[in-house]
Amino acid sequence: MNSETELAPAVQSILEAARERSGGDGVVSVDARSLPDALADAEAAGRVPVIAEVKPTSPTADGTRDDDPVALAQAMVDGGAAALSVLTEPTHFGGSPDALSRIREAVDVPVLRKDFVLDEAGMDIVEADLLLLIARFVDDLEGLIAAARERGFQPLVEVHDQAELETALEAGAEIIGVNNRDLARLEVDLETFESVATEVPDDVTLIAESGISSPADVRRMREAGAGALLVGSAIMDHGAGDSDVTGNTRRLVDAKSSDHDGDC
Ligand SMILES: O=C(O)c1ccccc1NCC(=O)[C@H](O)[C@H](O)COP(=O)(O)O
Repeated sequence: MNSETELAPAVQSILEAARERSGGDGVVSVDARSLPDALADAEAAGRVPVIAEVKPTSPTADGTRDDDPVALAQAMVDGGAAALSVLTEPTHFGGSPDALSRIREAVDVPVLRKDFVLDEAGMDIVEADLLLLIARFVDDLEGLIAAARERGFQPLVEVHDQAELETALEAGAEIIGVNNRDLARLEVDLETFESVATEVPDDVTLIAESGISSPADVRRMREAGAGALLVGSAIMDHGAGDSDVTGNTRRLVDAKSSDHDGDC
């Protein structure tokens, strides 16, 4: 792991909380729904593959959404989401493993567990189709990818720059997310994806993460090579508790055509 002094205080606090949480009781075994298949199905149906994120709050959110997470997830699927991402981190994101379990039972799309998993024990908390591993935060990425696959998870390895991308590829990652949010200042810059994506081999499932808020952003990330977009804040709309999650999702899913934009 790189020096933690380069991380925003909120991220240092997230990591401390992750280290203090204990692992599960046994070893999880999952029969996972395929993310590549779900993304291909969305493409075939003319939808932009969007992974919509159930994220009650976050260190950069304007507020908290207290709605039932299952209702939010169903609203995202109704809006055309190809897959879901569910924050299970409780302290900084308002998530829970229980919410993920209930969501996964209620929908039939693949569900990513978005959390700060640092070791094998941290994997055995809850079943999910995909498990996030953040390249910067783990010491033995190759070992953790293998451990995740042994449990049936599809590991999604998150990177932020070329060096982390190289680490992910050497470790055998097949699904890679490039996070546009830098973990030092928590600022988003879509150029991050554009610069890292150029070095990603074609056989990798490539996901653009964070800071995607408009149909124009969707098209920009797709033109830069994104096979899917992972979107939280723009769909959850934390500032407006009763906002239309289905409509927010559909607006991005339909972004192939500029007819729906209003903001190109
Ligand atoms: O979202 C945050 O504020 C945040 C802060 C510190 C570490 C991680 C954080 N987010 C995790 C994520 O990866 C995002 O939730 C995800 O990529 C969606 O991003 P967005 O569409 O910008 O909400």
